[in-house]
Amino acid sequence: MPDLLHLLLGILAYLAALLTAAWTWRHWHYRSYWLTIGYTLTAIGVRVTWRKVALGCGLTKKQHRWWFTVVPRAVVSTGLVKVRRRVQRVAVDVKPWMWLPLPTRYGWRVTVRLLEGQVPGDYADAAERLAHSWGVHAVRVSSPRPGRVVLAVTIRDPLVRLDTLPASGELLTVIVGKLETGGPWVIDFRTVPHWLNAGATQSGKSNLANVLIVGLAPQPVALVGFDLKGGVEFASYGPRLSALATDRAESLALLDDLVAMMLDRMGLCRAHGARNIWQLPAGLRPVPVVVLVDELAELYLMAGKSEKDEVARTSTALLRIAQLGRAFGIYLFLCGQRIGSDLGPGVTALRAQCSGRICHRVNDPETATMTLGDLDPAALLSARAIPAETPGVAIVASQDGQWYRARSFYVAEHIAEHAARIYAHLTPSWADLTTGAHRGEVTETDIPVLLDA
Ligand SMILES: Nc1ncnc2c1ncn2[C@@H]1O[C@H](COP(=O)(O)OP(=O)(O)OP(=O)(O)O)[C@@H](O)[C@H]1O
Repeated sequence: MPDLLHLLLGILAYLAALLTAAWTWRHWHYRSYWLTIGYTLTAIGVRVTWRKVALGCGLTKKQHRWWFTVVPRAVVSTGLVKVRRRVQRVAVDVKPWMWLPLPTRYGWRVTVRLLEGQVPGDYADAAERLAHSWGVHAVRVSSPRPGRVVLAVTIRDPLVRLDTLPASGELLTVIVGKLETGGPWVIDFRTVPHWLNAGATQSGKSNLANVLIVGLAPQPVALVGFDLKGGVEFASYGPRLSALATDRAESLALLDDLVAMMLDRMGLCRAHGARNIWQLPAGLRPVPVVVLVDELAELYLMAGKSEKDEVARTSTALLRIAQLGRAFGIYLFLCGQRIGSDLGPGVTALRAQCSGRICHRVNDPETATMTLGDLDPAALLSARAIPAETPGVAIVASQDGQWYRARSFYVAEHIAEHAARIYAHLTPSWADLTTGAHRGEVTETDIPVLLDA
């Protein structure tokens, strides 16, 4: 008897030591723990419980199968089936075929073969139920090819804590944050020239503009600001801005200059048989211009009829830049709390030209719909579910046609101000820009070492 007691105590001590070692490993180096022990246990658990989970989430289908039994009243997945003959056709709940889950940085992903009559939307609808059944942060559904869906599972929200802003190293490209997949969130103006950045107050819009300023400041580009909050947001970045407008009248004059600059560049391209400034000989290529607009709605609001003409001119100029700017190196980044059609037809047309969409936390569903357009309804739900405690989190419509939850790196104002000061010598003067004196100063390999904020 004492031997048995010793044996039991020995086993218990051994198990306790194993659990402590696993716990320590998990806390010491989560990634290696996850890729070995964590993932293996999860993969086994997911495969073993898949029938139950699929049934609970409404992803199974009733199918008739021949069923063989030697036991009357045999139990099948649907419950008790009375079997009079040994082989009988019975209705069973068939689960979708699941491949082996593969580990990812923040969880795992698995491919599932759709059952007859199922569409990827059925899995998107069940995504929240799947997340709760598996006890994970989120399940995202994509369909890389017909008949298959990939369920990408994130165990914990990777956007709760972010590292620092890394350098992108490419012209007009800034890594502004992290996607929920763990990949970088990249704003590349040469691929997506114009962006809408919407969100309620304190949702992180200005922080994203700060990230862009820090990322673009060391690059051979001109930055232009429209700060309709009277300059409180962008005035301190003045050293790195080639021009700044802080009210409606200044904005109109600056927009007229930008349109004139665009027409000048158009003439230059035509004269050299180029379709855009990037096809011009290196010695003639003008400096790209990134236009940052804060509080876009202010440009469209009318206090009375007297402002109608001014608003119409502003709207036309912005729209022309949005329509033609890409080829001539003029890019827009438009921020606002609401970018809705209630501001007039000009805004609707402008919105249609902006293929880059960023929707921070919003107060009303219309703003999410207006910003993200007719993207997957799950994206709109996700935008409305962004909590106030995580400023900087946004839904991003990406270049690959997908949408992602993402979070910008936190860049305090003083860091952006510092970047604007130390790269002030790279600021082209507005007079030189409008007369074309800076031509030939941009080559793609000409980016100084980027600021590591
Ligand atoms: N990515 C982020 N990570 C952590 N904190 C952030 C992030 N983005 C913003 N914040 C915090 O949220 C606060 C509000 O951000 P921000 O000023 O960018 O919001 P906003 O949408 O521009 O608000 P407003 O419209 O009132 O100017 C910031 O002071 C900052 O502390």
